[in-house]
Amino acid sequence: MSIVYLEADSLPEAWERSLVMLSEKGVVIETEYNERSIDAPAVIVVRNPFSEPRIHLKGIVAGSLKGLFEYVDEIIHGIHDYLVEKFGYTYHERLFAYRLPDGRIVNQIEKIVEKLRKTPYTRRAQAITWQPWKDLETEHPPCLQRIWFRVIDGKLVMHIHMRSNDAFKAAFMNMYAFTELQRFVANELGVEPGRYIHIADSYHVYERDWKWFEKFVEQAKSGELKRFWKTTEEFKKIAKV
Ligand SMILES: O=c1ccn([C@H]2C[C@H](O)[C@@H](COP(=O)(O)O)O2)c(=O)[nH]1
Repeated sequence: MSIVYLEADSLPEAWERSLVMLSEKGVVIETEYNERSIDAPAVIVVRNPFSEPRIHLKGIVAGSLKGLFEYVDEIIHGIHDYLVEKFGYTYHERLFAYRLPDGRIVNQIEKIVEKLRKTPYTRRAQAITWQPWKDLETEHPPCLQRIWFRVIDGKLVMHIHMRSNDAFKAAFMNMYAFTELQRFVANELGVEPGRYIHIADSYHVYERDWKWFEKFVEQAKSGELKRFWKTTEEFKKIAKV
């Protein structure tokens, strides 16, 4: 079986190359949404997730470009936690306020910071999102499953595991926001963020996007998409933030 595996220096490079590789390695698999997908497992290593340019304009699939920063605020500061009742979860709620069936609440990120402060090389600094007593039944269970941290050579590395990831329409924003969480935890610890590893059991592109996907891959191969790689400063100007 073929898997998408790559090491890249920056986020836009990693995301772009992951799509090219998915087009080569992926196989056609049915989905639960009455359409097919191209799909493969993926392991994407980003050596310097904060190197600039850090943003790929083609990866921002929100109502507006500003949506990228709102998504970061959703994950780190919980600006959409009021929607948990309606939608079942937010990543912020599961990571920072994981609710047990008896009503107790665990701030997994706070515990992780305490653990890493004491023992930077621990293998136990992880947080989960899955709540089997409800996620096995709900309509929209979380895609991010687990995050794992460790301080290596004075830098905070982060591994994230997703059961399912829309490679074309969500993966870049996921990677961007998760690395912001990496930076947040690194700041709490007073260390620099190090490498980032993005692991997806199913990294896929839906049939409705195949036409764009094919064009994207062609342009990526010819280097044409590099003009969509933007530094954070350039992006802020374009997005009028
Ligand atoms: O943070 C997220 C949340 C959702 N999805 C995508 C992955 C799937 O395409 C879809 C969820 O569908 P299921 O895997 O639950 O069927 O949403 C992501 O890529 N990232």
